[in-house]
Amino acid sequence: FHRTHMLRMCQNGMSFFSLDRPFQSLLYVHDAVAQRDFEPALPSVPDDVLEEDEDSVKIVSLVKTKEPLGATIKRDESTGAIVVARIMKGGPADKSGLIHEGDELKEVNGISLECKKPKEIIPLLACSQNEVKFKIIPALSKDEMSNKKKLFVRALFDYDPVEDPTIPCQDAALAFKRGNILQIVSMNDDTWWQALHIGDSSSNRARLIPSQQLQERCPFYYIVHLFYQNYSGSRRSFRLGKKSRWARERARSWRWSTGVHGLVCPSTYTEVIPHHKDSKERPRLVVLVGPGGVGVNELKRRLLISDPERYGVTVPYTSRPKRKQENEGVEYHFVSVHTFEEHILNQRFIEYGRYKGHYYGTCLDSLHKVLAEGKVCLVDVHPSSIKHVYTCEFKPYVVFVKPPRIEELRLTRRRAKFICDDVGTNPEEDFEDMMDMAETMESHYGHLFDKVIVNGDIATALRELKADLKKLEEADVQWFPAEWFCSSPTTAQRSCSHLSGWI
Ligand SMILES: Nc1ncnc2c1ncn2[C@@H]1O[C@H](COP(=O)(O)OP(=O)(O)OP(=O)(O)O)[C@@H](O)[C@H]1O
Repeated sequence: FHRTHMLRMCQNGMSFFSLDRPFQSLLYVHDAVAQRDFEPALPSVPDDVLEEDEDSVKIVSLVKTKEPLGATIKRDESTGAIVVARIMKGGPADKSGLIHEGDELKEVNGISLECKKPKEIIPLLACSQNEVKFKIIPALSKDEMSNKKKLFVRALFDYDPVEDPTIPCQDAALAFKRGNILQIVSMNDDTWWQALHIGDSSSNRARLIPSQQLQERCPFYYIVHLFYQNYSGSRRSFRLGKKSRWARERARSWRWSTGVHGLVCPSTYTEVIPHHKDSKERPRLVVLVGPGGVGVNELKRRLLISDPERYGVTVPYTSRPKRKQENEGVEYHFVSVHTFEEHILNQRFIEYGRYKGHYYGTCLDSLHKVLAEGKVCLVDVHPSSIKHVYTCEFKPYVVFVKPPRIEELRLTRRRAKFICDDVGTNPEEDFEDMMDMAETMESHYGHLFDKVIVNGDIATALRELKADLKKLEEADVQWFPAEWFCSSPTTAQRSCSHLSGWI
């Protein structure tokens, strides 16, 4: 029965009962209930009550009755904060649903609880009338507690929600680029995680990103494309560059050792942890990788010439006899076959091979020597060899040198002197090989690359590389793969199974 309805009926003479006192009382009660007049009026929250960190502060007003609030408080031993120890079931605090165990009490009725003992707080509550106003920092939920560990990841792919038809809400999604650092704040949903973009001060709100599981559901065409690309019969080998035969050997052995299994598991995210630079720390090892002939050696050479005080390169080891004009430790370290093989057995080589019956290789000792001089050590290896230096000791910064689009490759390499072992080679085939190999390297080892430099115009590529390395040297905080700090230091196997350990 609505009051106006009843009044209208009365006014129309359709009186079921006279407007005597009980009926008036009924209407009065109805009005009071409808307007929630029975609750004491709570004053609005003053503007100055919120601090800068307003996200984490909550103002709670509870109606004070004769009944206790039904909560116990205690002083946290480690922080000194006053926290809610218990909420008694069925009590006013419990019924309100606004105060929870673990909440930190900052103020009671505008009085700061800093340095106060629990027994000093009880009288504050006792003397409040009608309402008690708390300023609290809510306790973290179980989910938030797990985020306390702060899980950071480096994105290993570009993501643009505009191009993703599966995203449940485009406005709530986070666009990111490969290499961006994200803090995962919720993994509750199997398909969409919530993350913050570290370093993007414009937004401190969590947004949706595809979960690892979702991202791994690689579209079928992608798998088929990669499968055929790798199993379409014998691929041509490299013919560009001075080390064409060596490169060819490397490429061949690598091509058949990888197999298709890695392809069905695209790179998603890799766990990283922040590392604050220590002034006494040795510079990071800079590893340059790329398909044969792309210009890895050219960039390394130019970088070295540009600042020989800052950069250093390793001297390779060889079992080849020293030539007249050569000096020990300059062109090579000349060692016997026996010594070389001993080093192999002791896993002292990052990479080694045989060429014209002689061993050649890059020894860990050479890296240590350059780093001990306080120089940035530049090495170029096949990406499959990165694992030998993928440790906290070397903290490698891996730069992938990528060929530009084929048209630009033709244009820029027209005048380049490719010294080829094979007679009558077709540069066009070499370019195609280079492009193919770059794509395959990226799909297999892209998760290890910190930086991708497209080597179109050599001067531009060098400038970009120098600027990037300078930025790296100056950064106070760097993001290192979590696996460097795990017990097994040489595990560069960033397979899906590795990620499933923590995700
Ligand atoms: N951006 C560029 N523009 C034109 N020529 C280039 C460029 N980059 C490299 N070159 C030339 O291409 C040739 C191959 O380069 P480089 O020797 O550095 O290749 P690489 O990646 O080290 O391969 P490899 O290990 O097979 O030698 C060289 O003659 C080099 O001068």
